[in-house]
Formats: sequence, structure tokens, C-alpha cells
Amino acid sequence: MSRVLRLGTRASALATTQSGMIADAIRTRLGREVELVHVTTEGDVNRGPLAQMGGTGVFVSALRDALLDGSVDLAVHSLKDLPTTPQDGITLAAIPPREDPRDVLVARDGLTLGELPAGSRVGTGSPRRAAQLAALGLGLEIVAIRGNVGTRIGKVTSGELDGILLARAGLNRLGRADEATEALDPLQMLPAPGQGALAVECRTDDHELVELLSALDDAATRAAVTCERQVLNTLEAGCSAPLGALAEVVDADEGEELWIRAVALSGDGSRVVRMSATGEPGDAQGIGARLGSEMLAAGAADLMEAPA
Ligand SMILES: NCc1[nH]cc(CCC(=O)O)c1CC(=O)O
Repeated sequence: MSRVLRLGTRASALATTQSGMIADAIRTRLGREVELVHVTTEGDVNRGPLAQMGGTGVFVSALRDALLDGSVDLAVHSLKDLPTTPQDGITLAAIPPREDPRDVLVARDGLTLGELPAGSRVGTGSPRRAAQLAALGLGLEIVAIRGNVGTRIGKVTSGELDGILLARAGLNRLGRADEATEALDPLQMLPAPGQGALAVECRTDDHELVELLSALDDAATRAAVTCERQVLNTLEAGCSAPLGALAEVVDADEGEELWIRAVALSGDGSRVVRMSATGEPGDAQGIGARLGSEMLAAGAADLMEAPA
């Protein structure tokens, strides 16, 4: 009889939901037994600013430690929280099909961004969202917040804030998609590299599991997020940089084509470098690297260092 796979997960509602989705896919599509094992991370215990703990990477490293010490066999991360530098001994075994990558507004009274009166208080903890929101010039007051999805939505329900921005994928997975009052067009708000995609990791030397999990991988999603993350990497930016990127693989006359749009901003959104590129999905990394270099040549790195 084959072993029961132990899937390490954080205890938050989003993490357990995402882990549960992958566990279900492993049971129904791969015919293997899986149990969830809770792992506590510094980012869950310490409520201080994430940037001071090394960014959202703190969520990832505790799960990776649990993989490496053998207490779990696989882990599921939000891909956008995963550092771009690979970790020794760990393999990104599957990137399943991506959810809707867009950001959404959850506002009082069903309002859209354009309907919020000037001076309205909109919460986000993301420098990327804050800079792009400021760049729209709507005269909104941007309020720094963090916390899990439920806590953030609660600030609108309670009247403390007029609205908040968050990832649609998280809302969808939690079954709360209908609380969004507007899905933001990527022309105005480019998502974080990897947003809406999940990453399934296991130990590199667990060859049986690497092979098994590969069946959950989606080639088009992997190409898109590889390209987006290569832009991030080339700009030497972290997950909290004011940088957005969105790639997609589309059908073209000559087979498939990958296109990507990216934006780097100063923290206050007053200065912007916005660029796009296309190419073959097989060259996802090269396309991202070239786009990143072009953005660097246009001054993107200096921009992102400018204070909010
Ligand atoms: N930064 C936290 C985080 N990491 C992944 C998601 C949403 C799910 C996803 O993007 O796949 C969220 C919440 C949010 O940004 O609103």
C-alpha cells in the first residue's frame, strides 16, 4: 500500500482552502490519500509589518523547513508569495491552472472606484496596489492595512474604511466573490507576478512525488508566471515592490503566443514605467528577462526605490 501524503499548510482560511483544493485534486485525479498538517509561520504569529520580517517569504520558509526536515511531504503556496530564487532541495513540482488574476475592489454600498467620492479611505497593504491606485489620480486616501481576507473585508463592513483592494482569486477560493464591487481592469491595475496561481512544492529527492504531482501542472500557466517572475527577478525586486506584471498564453495564427504587460512605479505613483512584450511560450523566461532589462534601461529600478 502506498504512503499517505502529508500536505503542510498554514492555518489561515485561505491557506487551508487552497491546500484542501490541491488535496482533493490529488485524491480524485491521482488516486492517492492525503492528510493536512498545520504548520505555524512567523507571519501568522507576529502581527507587525511583513516587510520587517522579510516580506511574505516568512510564510513560505516555515513550510519549506517542514518539507526539508521531513515532517511533511508537500506544501501549497500562493505563487505570488514565493521568492523567485529557487531553494536547494525543493522542487516546484506543479503550477495548476490559474484563477482570475485580477485585483478587485470591495467597497461600501456597492460602489466602484470611479463612484467613490474624493477623500474616500481605501485600504491596502500592498505598495503595488497603493502606487497604481494613486496613479489613477482619483484623490482617494490610501490607508495601510494588513491581515487575512476576512479581517480586511471587516474594515469595510464596520465603516472604518470606504473600500479595500484585494486579489479576486482569494475571494473566489473562499466563496466570497460576490462581495467584490468591481473587478479592476489590468490596464489600470496590473496584478502581482504570479497572482491567482498556486505553487505545489515537494522535496527534490522525492522522485516518486515529483513525478506524481507533475500531472497537476498547467503548461500555459507555468509559462505565464515564469515570464512574470523573470521580470521581477531582472528588476531585482521583491514581492513587496511597486511592480505589476500579467502574462497570458493565447492562440495565434502560428500556434500559441505569450504576451506580457508590466509596470513599475514610484511608491507614490507619480512616476511610471509601463511596457509590454510578446513571444513564444517556450521562451517565457527570455521574454521576461528582455522586458525587465528594457524597463531597467528606462529607469524602473530607481523609480521603485522612491518613497511612497
Ligand atoms: N498577499 C497575500 C495573498 N497571497 C495570495 C493572495 C490571494 C490569492 C492569490 O493571489 O493567488 C493573497 C491575498 C490578497 O492579495 O488579497
